[in-house]
Amino acid sequence: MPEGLEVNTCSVKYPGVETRALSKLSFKLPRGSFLVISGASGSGKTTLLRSIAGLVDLSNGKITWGGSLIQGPADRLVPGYNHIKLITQELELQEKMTVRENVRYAMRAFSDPYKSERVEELIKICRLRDLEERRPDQLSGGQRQRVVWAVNLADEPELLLLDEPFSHLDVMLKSEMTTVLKEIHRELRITVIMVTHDPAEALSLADKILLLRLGKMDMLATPKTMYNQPATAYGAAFFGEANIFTRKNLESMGVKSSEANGKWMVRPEDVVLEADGRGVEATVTDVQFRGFYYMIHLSTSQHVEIKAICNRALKTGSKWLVRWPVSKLHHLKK
Ligand SMILES: Nc1ncnc2c1ncn2[C@@H]1O[C@H](COP(=O)(O)OP(=O)(O)OP(=O)(O)O)[C@@H](O)[C@H]1O
Repeated sequence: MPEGLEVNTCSVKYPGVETRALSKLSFKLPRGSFLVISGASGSGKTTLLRSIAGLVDLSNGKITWGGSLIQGPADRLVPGYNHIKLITQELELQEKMTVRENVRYAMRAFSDPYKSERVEELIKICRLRDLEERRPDQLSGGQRQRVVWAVNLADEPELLLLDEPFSHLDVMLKSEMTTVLKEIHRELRITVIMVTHDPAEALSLADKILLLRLGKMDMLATPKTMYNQPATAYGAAFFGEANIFTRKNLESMGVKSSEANGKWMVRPEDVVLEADGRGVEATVTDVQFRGFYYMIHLSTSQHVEIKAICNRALKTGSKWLVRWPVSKLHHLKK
């Protein structure tokens, strides 16, 4: 198996900006992976994606794909690489051509029989059947995006880079496009790296998630590990609602931990509320309807705020005993 992506102590500093957009970032990614780069606004997601595409000059470090160095614009006459496709939010197509012609046009270097076979395959995978004879201006946003995917996949790139591909789509369309993208990844066995700040997208699509914070790696892990065992409070809060406790908070509730420093996390779905039995007493301060569940906000006598998920509304002001399984109290480094 040829080597995949290797990002080695990469830093990026934009001219005239004091802080580095990326700082000593290192990680490896095997071919065929689906990596999601996530993080708060300004954490360096797009800079990293563009660096991998060879569109940003690194101030330090190096990036290789399949063992070959990816050079930035300063070292190449025409920046970028044919086998690495970056799709941004600008969905450019040949406006005078039909959908089918757009996909065929992107394959002009290939032989005719293969071209026809590949066009059919892409039309099927990208769910463009029945739209083949339309021109781009006759398509909806989601349809247009699927054509852009097909066009970019036409000449068999090895690495597909997507920058916030679903940001302008509604919830239902996002869900459909998520399925299509998973299918593309599975069927074409291509390496995909996608940027999103949407935790639901990251968790549902990725094999691995790279969480960035201020240009540095917060954590690189599978979605399940990222959600259940985040490294930091930033990671814990990024991927879902979380109760984050300090040592003082835990002590006030009579909860012990072997760790001396850091913080602790319990997800609201792991918090158990009971009328009697064991647990620390807390009063309901707010009840938020969330569709198929209620988010219950409680406060202990020592003013520790706790969130719990409940399948029914509880009365504001009512008192409950709060506890969680020991295994669900997760220690955070910071
Ligand atoms: N062309 C540029 N010139 C100067 N600074 C830039 C440039 N592009 C990005 N930056 C800065 O680099 C940092 C990282 O930006 P980047 O766009 O990579 O973050 P991001 O995580 O993709 O953000 P967002 O989610 O808001 O798109 C930010 O502080 C940003 O202001």
